[in-house]
Amino acid sequence: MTRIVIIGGGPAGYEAALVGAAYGADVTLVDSDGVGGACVLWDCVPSKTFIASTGIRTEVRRAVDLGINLKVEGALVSLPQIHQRVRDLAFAQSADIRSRLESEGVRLVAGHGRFVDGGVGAGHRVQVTTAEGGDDVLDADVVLIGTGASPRVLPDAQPDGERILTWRQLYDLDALPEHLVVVGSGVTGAEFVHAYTELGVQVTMVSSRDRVLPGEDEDAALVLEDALAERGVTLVKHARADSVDRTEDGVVVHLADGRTVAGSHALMTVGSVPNTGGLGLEAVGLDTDRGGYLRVDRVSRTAVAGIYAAGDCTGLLPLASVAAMQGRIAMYHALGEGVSPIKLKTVASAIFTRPEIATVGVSQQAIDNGEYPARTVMLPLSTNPRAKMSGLRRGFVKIFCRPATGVVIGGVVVAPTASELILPIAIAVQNKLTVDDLARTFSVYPSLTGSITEAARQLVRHDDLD
Ligand SMILES: Cc1cc2nc3c(=O)[nH]c(=O)nc-3n(C[C@H](O)[C@H](O)[C@H](O)COP(=O)(O)OP(=O)(O)OC[C@H]3O[C@@H](n4cnc5c(N)ncnc54)[C@H](O)[C@@H]3O)c2cc1C
Ligand SMILES: NC(=O)c1ccc[n+]([C@@H]2O[C@H](COP(=O)([O-])OP(=O)(O)OC[C@H]3O[C@@H](n4cnc5c(N)ncnc54)[C@H](O)[C@@H]3O)[C@@H](O)[C@H]2O)c1
Repeated sequence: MTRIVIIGGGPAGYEAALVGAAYGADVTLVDSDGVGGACVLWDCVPSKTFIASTGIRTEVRRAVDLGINLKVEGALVSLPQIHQRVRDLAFAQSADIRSRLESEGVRLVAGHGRFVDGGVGAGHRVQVTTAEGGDDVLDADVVLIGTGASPRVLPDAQPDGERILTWRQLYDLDALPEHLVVVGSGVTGAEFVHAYTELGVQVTMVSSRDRVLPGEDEDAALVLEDALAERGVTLVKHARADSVDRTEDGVVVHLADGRTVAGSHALMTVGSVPNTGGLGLEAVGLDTDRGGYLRVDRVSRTAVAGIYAAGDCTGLLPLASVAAMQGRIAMYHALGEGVSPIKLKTVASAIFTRPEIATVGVSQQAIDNGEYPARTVMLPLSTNPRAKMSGLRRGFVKIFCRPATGVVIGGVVVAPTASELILPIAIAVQNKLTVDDLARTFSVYPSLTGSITEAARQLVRHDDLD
């Protein structure tokens, strides 16, 4: 029986463990902080749960426009209750994953894993140190590293859990900040700017670039920027934070160009660093790259035989869905099952702001740069009957297809439920469907998905003119 040791219990680790167990391997999962990983306990699940609460205020804010006399000022925020809900849900999900793993026969070990010398033959040895200081050594034929990443800390902006915060410390606040300065305008920053604004907090966003979400679809980012500006968010552009100081009753963010931004609290969302230190990689001759990431191929192999890596510690694409897929692929490969290498061009992802921004496949930027020949269409939701009925003023659907064949290669949806609406485009991209296939699919009338089939029809009509 193949002995598999997995270090890290996030989506990469626990999904891999389930595959390993399903294929009859002897699987041990080692995790230092809790099954489900940072994804479930600190990052993805808590932030989305928090945003679910703030979304209620979003709906109330829109009620008056739809003839319901609810005032957002009357929708008071019970922060301790929101935070407790976040914690309860995260722990409950962690417990669900734990019992699923146990019922599938995975052995769970709580502790910190690291490689030590002395694997037998082609095998490896992992030493586990428990919180109490006990040690155990596990022999393995295959090891998967899925240790994730942690918030990046600027040397002169040390989080104190009170005023200078990482996103993992937010749920310990007793009261809402009066004025939150969010440093970093990536996905994490944008989601929290959105959430706190919806809770009625004054928010200033410090962006090192000329816009929010520099890595995302520009049209989508501009829609979000407009929506945030309307809700009173101040965006400080071309602003790189050097340091953050505590003052008597708040914080001051010092920018590299000499400007300062004052607030009551600072939330640092300046990226993450991989958890690859302290793993004993030298014992197995494994190196990391300059950023500390483990380099893997498309079936999650590292440079050392029998050692695989998956998820945020590889820096491939830091998403829970990608981590899980990398983990599963690693196990299929290690156990000699048929496996398809990971394809990042079909990954769907969403940013949980209001409106949400969801993307899949090839980006508009890659098309504009000439990397992919494509025909594109962008259809504003303002023409969609369902959007009008719901009082939606913003949003659009974009579809990109191959010029000659009409095969769908990407798309973007900006809408309140874009994370759900992206699926038909993702199915088209994954299965190489054409715009004609999409156009001939019945969508419900009236529905926002009607804009997806309509956008496809516009590309088909263009086909006739070629
Ligand atoms: C604020 C935020 C929101 C996000 N929202 C989303 C989202 O909506 N959708 C999405 O797809 N992605 C989201 N992500 C990204 C997602 O959380 C990560 O891609 C995902 O957590 C990666 O999973 P992982 O298994 O690689 O690692 P993790 O989830 O980080 O789990 C790794 C685990 O390994 C443990 N560990 C580390 N070192 C050791 C060791 N030596 N021994 C034992 N255990 C160890 C860690 O403590 C942790 O428990 C978000 C990220 C952030 C920061
Ligand atoms: N909804 C989701 O799926 C979701 C949510 C959050 C994060 N994530 C994943 O996590 C990844 C990382 O996102 P992130 O936003 O945490 O990190 P990021 O690295 O994408 O963004 C950090 C931003 O901070 C800026 N920055 C860095 N140093 C700075 C400084 N000193 N001053 C001002 N700005 C500075 C960077 O230029 C960058 O724009 C995402 O790409 C995504 O894959 C996903």
